[in-house]
Amino acid sequence: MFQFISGSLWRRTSFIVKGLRGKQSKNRCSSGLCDADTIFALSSGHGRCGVAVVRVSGPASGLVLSSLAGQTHSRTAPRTARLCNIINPRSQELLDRGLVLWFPGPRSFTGEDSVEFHIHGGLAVISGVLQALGSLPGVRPAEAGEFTRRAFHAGKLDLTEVEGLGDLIHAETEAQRRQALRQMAGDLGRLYLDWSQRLIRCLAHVEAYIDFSEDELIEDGVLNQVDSAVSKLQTEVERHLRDGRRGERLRSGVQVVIAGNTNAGKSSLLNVLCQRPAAIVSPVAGTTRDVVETHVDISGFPVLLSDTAGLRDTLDSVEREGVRRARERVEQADLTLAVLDAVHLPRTPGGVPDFLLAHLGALLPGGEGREEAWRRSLLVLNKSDLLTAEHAAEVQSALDGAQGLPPSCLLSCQTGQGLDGFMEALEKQVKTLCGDPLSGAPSLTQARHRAHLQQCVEALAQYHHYRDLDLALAAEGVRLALTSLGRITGKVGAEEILDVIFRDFCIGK
Ligand SMILES: Nc1nc2c(ncn2[C@@H]2O[C@H](COP(=O)(O)OP(=O)(O)OP(=O)(O)O)[C@@H](O)[C@H]2O)c(=O)[nH]1
Ligand SMILES: [K+]
Ligand SMILES: [Mg+2]
Repeated sequence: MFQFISGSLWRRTSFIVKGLRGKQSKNRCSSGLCDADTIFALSSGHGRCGVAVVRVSGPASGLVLSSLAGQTHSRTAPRTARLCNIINPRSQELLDRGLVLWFPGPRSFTGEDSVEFHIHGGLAVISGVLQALGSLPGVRPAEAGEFTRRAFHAGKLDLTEVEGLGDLIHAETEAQRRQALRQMAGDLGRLYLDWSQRLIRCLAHVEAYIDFSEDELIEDGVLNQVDSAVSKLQTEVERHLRDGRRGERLRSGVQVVIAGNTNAGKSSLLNVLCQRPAAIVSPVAGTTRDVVETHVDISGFPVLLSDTAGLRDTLDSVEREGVRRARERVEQADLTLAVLDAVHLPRTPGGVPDFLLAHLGALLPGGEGREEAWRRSLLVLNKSDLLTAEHAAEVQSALDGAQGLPPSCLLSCQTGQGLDGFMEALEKQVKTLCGDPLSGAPSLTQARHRAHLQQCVEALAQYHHYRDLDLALAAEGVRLALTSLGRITGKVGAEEILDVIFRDFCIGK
């Protein structure tokens, strides 16, 4: 019976595998570069520096080691720094004295034989070593990202880890670094891999059912198990997608927009937050017209802060365009800082909440996104220094007791009064928008992930749709879902389907 099943399964599953393998090999050739070349590059930053690192990877790395450092690779201790004379192999001229490390494959970053030179960072030293490397046969300068591409092809990193590495290099804030490090360590890849493995099992079971249910070689409950496994996975992917774009936002920065009436002190607030005179401040209403953008780090989270034109009706066509842009920014913002001049607040404390509600209603978008926009806003009542102490206290207690208002801060950009409380409220909002990169399930960080995951969910819906109509089309849905997940990690597991089929159906039965 084993013979019969395995022969027949092979016929059917070889089709599954072919489809998947085709995609994989296309990925491999897309680079158009030859892995037989040995590549080199300056891996540390460009320009004069204390120490520069030159990396070499590929089959001629052993030749590089002997030609430039006079070391025989078979007699060189792997992964150990050694001080050597570095010479030009053509002229035998001494180029530098530096550290040389030998990383025999497969235990190297790229999986290939590799060498690292840690040399003095003078421009002439660097160019001397690079020229010497380029003069060796089969050795050429690396293309952008080629070391990482080789690591990917060697199976050292999946695509999410490659992206994590890229993000780590570009991380500018603490939270970005944490998220990138976690992704580079494979947390996100493992989550998708787990989902893929569950889908492979589902697919194997459906395929086996299609082939053998007529011969009654498969128990009836198999499809019901697949149904619930697919539904469970669908729920998990959907939940992962509904993360409020936290991971993507942390990666690219939270869009915070400062908006409000003219002369409320919006540009003053921008300057306080970025601690430099980035925007022009003046008593002239309508000073800011274009959107002024600046990057700030709010307790480890990246924020793109935009100052906008004051909102008012005007006949000036340039200012009108500024107002239009301001409104557009507010529509797209992750968070709006709604600034107003506290001097304009009503003198009766009871009227303050209604006044603020009306003010926000005019500023924030209405319609469907209204509730979300209100949740993502912070009221800033500026120029508290111009209120009497008594009035300020009345306003504050009106704010404390108000219902249905977003967090509201009474402050003065001029004296700094109330700024600490405002910073706390701002940090809290930004943290909520980005999430904690270290806790809970890892966040998807790229629009690419989102697109593939959405395709995955749609494909799983196809399974349910065709389940009772045409099982072959239902299976195709699972296959498509698997391919979508495989596109995220760059791996479309094919051999594994066979493994599962033989493990679950043949050997045990
Ligand atoms: N007393 C006092 N004056 C302030 C404060 N903040 C800003 N101002 C003044 O208010 C005026 C307007 O400030 P801006 O920052 O230019 O206001 P804006 O909202 O950017 O104005 P527009 O760009 O014209 O819409 C300037 O004269 C500032 O010095 C504050 O906290 N207290
Ligand atoms: K102004
Ligand atoms: Mg301004």
